[in-house]
Amino acid sequence: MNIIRTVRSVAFSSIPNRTLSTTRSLSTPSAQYTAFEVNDKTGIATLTLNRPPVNSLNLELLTEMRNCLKDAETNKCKGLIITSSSNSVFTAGLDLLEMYQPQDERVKSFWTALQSMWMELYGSKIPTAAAINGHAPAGGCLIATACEYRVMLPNFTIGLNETLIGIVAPKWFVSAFLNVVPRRVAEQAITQGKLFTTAEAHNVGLVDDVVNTKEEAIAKCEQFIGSFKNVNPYARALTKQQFRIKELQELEQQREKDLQIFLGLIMQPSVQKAMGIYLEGLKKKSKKQ
Ligand SMILES: CCCCCCCCCC/C=C/CC(=O)SCCNC(=O)CCNC(=O)[C@H](O)C(C)(C)COP(=O)(O)OP(=O)(O)OC[C@H]1O[C@@H](n2cnc3c(N)ncnc32)[C@H](O)[C@@H]1OP(=O)(O)O
Repeated sequence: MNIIRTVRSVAFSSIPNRTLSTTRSLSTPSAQYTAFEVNDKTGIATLTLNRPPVNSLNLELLTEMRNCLKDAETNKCKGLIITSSSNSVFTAGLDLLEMYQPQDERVKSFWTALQSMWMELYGSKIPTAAAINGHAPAGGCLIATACEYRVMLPNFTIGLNETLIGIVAPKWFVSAFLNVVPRRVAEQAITQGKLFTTAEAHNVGLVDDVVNTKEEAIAKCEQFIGSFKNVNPYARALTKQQFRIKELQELEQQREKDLQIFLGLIMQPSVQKAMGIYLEGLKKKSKKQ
């Protein structure tokens, strides 16, 4: 892959207890919806989702996320932090326009890219952390739970709300959720399509920490990644794999079947109708604001 390396100085003087540092921006020429930077001092990479207005995950954004993750691993970064350039939305989840009245080849590529992105993030060798600085419904929650650590800002929401849109969270969406939330809480919440407030999410273990600012969230993620500094990275990666291999193998072996189930479900007229109504509701709400 053709990686452009630029060196960009970032003054951290406004952040207490931090020495001046630099970040390298590694970005592919086609990167449109993401910013990817590596802190030269800590070796930690930050992937910032930047697809206004709500970072909804379309095929291009998913592809860029995969490229960033690959860059972080190839460049032997100490860890990866995922965050958002928005002040109110981490990501609104999958781009509903990819699934509403979709084109055959595009929607297949879209779902396949989502599967790949999830497997690569969930199974990543390097430590991963989510600085959730906004709402994280559905696919947003999927990304957060694929990471090893989550810190969230107050008064936002997170959860798997698919049933409210008339769609079903696939088993692999649920499996990562079950890593962090007790089974009974998960079953009730996901069948209800519940979105947890930050405080509720913290209470049930869906997020590990709550802080007030994005800077504090990034610092918490850095702290989490830094906690592995005395751990052999190879031993760490293999140990992580032992915890996650079952879900990864399950999806890998069922990829084609999972795609066909997805297509079968979203192409049902009743599902298309429910999605259309949901989208219309979002647009009406957006116009009122
Ligand atoms: C048996 C097993 C079967 C398995 C089968 C598989 C089935 C499929 C599974 C797929 C799973 C889906 C997971 C998903 O991620 S679906 C997406 C779910 N996301 C949501 O429900 C969130 C919807 N959005 C919101 O609630 C809000 O936008 C927000 C995130 C809280 C932000 O609020 P806001 O006030 O800041 O912004 P808002 O005015 O609402 O929106 C601005 C514009 O963005 C559009 N928009 C919002 N979300 C999406 C989206 N997810 N996709 C596309 N577009 C979105 C919104 O319509 C506004 O547009 P416009 O400005 O009016 O044009």
